[in-house]
Amino acid sequence: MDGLCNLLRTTFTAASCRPSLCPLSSTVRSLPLRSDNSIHEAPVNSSIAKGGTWSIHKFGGTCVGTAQRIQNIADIVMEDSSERKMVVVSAMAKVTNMMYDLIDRAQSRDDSYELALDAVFEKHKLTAIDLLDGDELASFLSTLSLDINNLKAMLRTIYIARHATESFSDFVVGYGELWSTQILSSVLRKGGIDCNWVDTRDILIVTPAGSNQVDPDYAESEKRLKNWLLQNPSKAIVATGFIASTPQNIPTTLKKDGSDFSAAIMGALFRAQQVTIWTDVDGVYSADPRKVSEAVILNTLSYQEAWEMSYFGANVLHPRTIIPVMRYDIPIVIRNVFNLFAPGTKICRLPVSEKEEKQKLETYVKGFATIDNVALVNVEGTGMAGVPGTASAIFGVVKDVGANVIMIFQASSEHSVCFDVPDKEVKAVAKALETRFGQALGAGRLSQVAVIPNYSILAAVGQKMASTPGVSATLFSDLAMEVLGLTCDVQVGQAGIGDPTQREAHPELVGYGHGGGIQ
Ligand SMILES: Nc1ncnc2c1ncn2[C@@H]1O[C@H](COP(=O)(O)OP(=O)(O)O)[C@@H](O)[C@H]1O
Ligand SMILES: N[C@@H](CC(=O)OP(=O)(O)O)C(=O)O
Repeated sequence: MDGLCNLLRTTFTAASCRPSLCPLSSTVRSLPLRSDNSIHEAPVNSSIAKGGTWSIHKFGGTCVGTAQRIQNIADIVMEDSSERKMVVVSAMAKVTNMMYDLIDRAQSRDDSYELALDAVFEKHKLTAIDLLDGDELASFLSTLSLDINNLKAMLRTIYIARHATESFSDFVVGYGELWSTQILSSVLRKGGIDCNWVDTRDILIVTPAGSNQVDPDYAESEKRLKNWLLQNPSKAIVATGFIASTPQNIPTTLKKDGSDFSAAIMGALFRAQQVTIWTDVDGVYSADPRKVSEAVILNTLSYQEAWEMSYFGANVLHPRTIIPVMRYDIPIVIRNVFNLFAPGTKICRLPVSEKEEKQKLETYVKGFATIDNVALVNVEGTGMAGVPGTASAIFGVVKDVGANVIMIFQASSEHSVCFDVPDKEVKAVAKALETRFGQALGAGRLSQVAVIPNYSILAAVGQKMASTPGVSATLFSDLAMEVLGLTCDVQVGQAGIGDPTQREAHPELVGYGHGGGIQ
């Protein structure tokens, strides 16, 4: 037990890559919200004033959930002393889900979609009335009314057709970001900030990449950004998160929770000095703070560690956020919009001081993350060994079903291939595998396609874990001493160990890793 506690605790006290951010005092609001200048100025190769002059701020739905919260973030933006800034904003909390729900209701011919649309209208109208007055209010309310009327017509069409295409749905849900950003930019203008508003569908071009993903077209987006800036010279821009266009100028989205990704892409396009992701917690915790009360804030994370944490369920950061900024070494800082004293978590290339830190085992586990509602599929049989194409056939079937494979393990004997898929997809996967391998199962070359539903993945994350002997031994000996029913399918990656674990056990497991033990 002690070993595991130490693995975590010593890491958490390291402060080698702390962001040089000053907290804003609640009484003295004039202390600068400086971004970190220590990162290099990236090469400037276009007419956009790039490099250290731009800071990107991203505010999630939680930060713009009410009128008071929008005022709060307007204050934060006004206090930021960066020379140039882009503020990327998500829809007000719950609005994206409300919009998807409108579509679902209309598709299923549920007349209540009209009342649900009224609720969306009221929410934004009341928020604007709380924050704005005069021409700004009149202008927003007139835009909102027009949009709602258009939405009524669109939803009626969906109702009649009983179907909405993906791009039509993307167009509908994107209104949430249009409204939140228009309200914020009006509040900023009211506060004396000369800011421009941009619908990022005019700038950000992405190509569908299958599996609910899109790939940014950086060259085209940069060209469009440059043109937009020429027509709208700006030092402060409020930009919609989440939404974008295809190369054919069809509205699309960066998919659920994609605003972090929007901010990171903008960071790369501007070669910004920093991307600050504002949310409702003090930074990245060593585990989900809603599940583990002992979780502690991580001062720093490498890009790889942050990616692993987010991939394995730490939804404070969208997994794709890391890639655009990593290209230019742009740091991401996660900060709490409700606690400006907290310096947050800085995500950057592993800092030199940490590299030079004593090579102690104890420093190698940064945190734990979990993915719930996972099923294990085990395809087993002596006839698999030495047969080329078995793995390809298995995963071809999974692909055809459209299921997402979260982790893969293969016994060194080639006797079994085991993988995780989301619980809700496992029935279809198992059925398709049994059909595809019916002959092999009948002949005994495959002994079974076994499914173990209702599991969670517990991932231990740390940059140097994979290359350090003894980390998994320590983890598993400590866990095994305390926890019953641990399924030891382990995958050691570049920065993490993933372990599918009985679902009921995982909160205790994660807590145990933090010295909580089993109560
Ligand atoms: N390891 C973690 N560190 C910090 N927060 C986490 C972690 N795992 C899960 N979370 C949850 O992520 C939430 C923030 O993400 P999200 O709700 O998407 O915010 P936003 O609306 O600001 O984008 C936090 O409130 C926290 O409960
Ligand atoms: N509003 C979108 C995009 C997003 O990223 O939102 P948030 O920052 O609140 O997670 C969504 O809910 O998916």
